[in-house]
Amino acid sequence: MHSPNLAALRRPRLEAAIVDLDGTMVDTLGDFEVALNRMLRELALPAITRDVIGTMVGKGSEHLIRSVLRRVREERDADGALFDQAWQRYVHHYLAINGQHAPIYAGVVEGLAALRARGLRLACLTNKPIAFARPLLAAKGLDGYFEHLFGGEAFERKKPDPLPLLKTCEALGSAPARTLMVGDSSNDAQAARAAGCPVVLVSYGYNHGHPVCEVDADGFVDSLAELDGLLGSG
Ligand SMILES: O=C(O)COP(=O)(O)O
Ligand SMILES: [Mg+2]
Repeated sequence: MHSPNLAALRRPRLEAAIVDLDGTMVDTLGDFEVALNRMLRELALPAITRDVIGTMVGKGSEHLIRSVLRRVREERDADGALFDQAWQRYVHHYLAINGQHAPIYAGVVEGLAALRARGLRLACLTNKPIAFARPLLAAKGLDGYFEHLFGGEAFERKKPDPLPLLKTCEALGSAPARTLMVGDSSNDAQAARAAGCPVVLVSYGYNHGHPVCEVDADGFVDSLAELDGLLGSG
């Protein structure tokens, strides 16, 4: 991994942080695997593996369903009726198991507590539907750290577009240059770069099947507990 760009992370002084959910705070692959395979079984389609799912996560659930259907149907796109049926069954199964196969990553609670102790305001910004994200954060006891939670349909466009980050900065009342983005994928980093936010990525999440260290970011951490040290005392 490259050495961190401490100048971008420490000056100007940060006022807020925006934290991604899947692959950054919660390891949701197990939930995706169970809900998607229940959906596929009902549609009489072949199962999909966890590893393949990991390359498809990050651009929201609609994109995930379309990618999964295309893969198991040998690259044929789903028509509207199949997609609608798949979507309805997926939402049903995901809501039924949300959080049950999805542990919090080590260091998340310490990391969030340290950011709050520095006086930073926090928002969670995910491409996940809000109907999944809100109960998941609550079930994991993470909701209390955040002043705002925005899901994938909150704004006109999702990450990697900068719009959701700019809108979240507005809600937090902090300028993009003073708002740290913390994520796990090129999605988060591209959105942050375009919005003008400094960005740190975790090394352990889902980066569309590519090594995360190749992504343009200001720093990388193996645990959110390392963030406090990276941001320094100044
Ligand atoms: O559900 C997804 O596509 C991933 O959401 P994320 O933005 O929290 O990584
Ligand atoms: Mg993510």
